[in-house]
Amino acid sequence: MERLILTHLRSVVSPTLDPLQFAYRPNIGVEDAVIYFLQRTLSHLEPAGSAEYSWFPSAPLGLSGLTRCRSRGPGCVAGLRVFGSTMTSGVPGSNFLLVPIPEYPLLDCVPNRTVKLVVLGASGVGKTALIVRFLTKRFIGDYEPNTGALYSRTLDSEDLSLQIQDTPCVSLQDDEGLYCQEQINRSIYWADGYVLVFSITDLRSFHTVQPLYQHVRRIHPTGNIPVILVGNKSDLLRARQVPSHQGETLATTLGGVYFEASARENHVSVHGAFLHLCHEVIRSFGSANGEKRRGGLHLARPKSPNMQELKRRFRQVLSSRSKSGPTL
Ligand SMILES: Nc1nc2c(ncn2[C@@H]2O[C@H](COP(=O)(O)OP(=O)(O)OP(=O)(O)O)[C@@H](O)[C@H]2O)c(=O)[nH]1
Repeated sequence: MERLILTHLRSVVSPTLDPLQFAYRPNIGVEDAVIYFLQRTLSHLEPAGSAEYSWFPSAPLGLSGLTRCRSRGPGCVAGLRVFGSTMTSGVPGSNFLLVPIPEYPLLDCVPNRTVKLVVLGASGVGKTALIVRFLTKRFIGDYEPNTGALYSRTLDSEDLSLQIQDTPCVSLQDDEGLYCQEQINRSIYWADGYVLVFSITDLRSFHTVQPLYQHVRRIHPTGNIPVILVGNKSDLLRARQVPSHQGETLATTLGGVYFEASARENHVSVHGAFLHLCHEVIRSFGSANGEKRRGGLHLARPKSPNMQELKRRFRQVLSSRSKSGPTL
């Protein structure tokens, strides 16, 4: 067991780190690393074909998540939907794009009219306030630091079904660059469009935007990324640290449009920003090809890997092994 676990940990951590320090590597959470080696170990123990797995694409990130999938169907190989290559023995090699199999019937979604947005930015810039303002037209002063709520709405006027993922904050760390929880990476992969938020009163939050966009780019290395840049808290003009023209210049660099908004005071600007991004996403559905969101393929929001289920399978396989004799 130790040999198996260490072998797999070594492949996960940087060579300069002790394998048991994998948790300190940016973008790889403890849970991901543990799930990874448990799954790999299980793949040695369980009889071939007895389990089905679904990978979130791991190429840009090292690894992003692994979950058991429920159904087989066209396009699935051992429960995996595989694009661009084949796989052997359930072990992914290089150049794969493996995506989670939808956990709800495709018919539930109207092709190309379901838009999934993720709102990203530094701490306290007003991500939650903007979403709540957009969806309810209200501003509520007190928000808990959020852990990532998903909001769903239909926009009848636009004939759209909308999902908006709020996210925990990202932060710039002096020596290690951007710190971004694994949960955020999954949301970035899942989304069709990106709302990058900073506060006009917080220069550091502005400096987070460019690395954040590069991070999104690493997860979606090809194709058009529908994005808007929102400079929030425009009601606090006296505390302004980021001039409008800098926001505009940065948005142009990212290939998006800049909106200055106040979740506190103005519904119209917030509404206009979100609606613009929805239209960009719909446009991208029509123009792009080959990527995950193209051609009406709908991805389920990635679920957290189920540790209980893994433990259950582990106990099951170990007890059947001990009954049948051979040990590791
Ligand atoms: N003056 C002003 N305050 C705002 C505005 N938007 C949000 N706030 C306040 O800023 C604080 C943070 O807002 P949140 O919406 O929680 O910010 P967040 O980005 O979701 O924060 P995290 O959950 O920490 O990532 C709250 O006290 C809000 O009331 C705005 O447009 N103007």
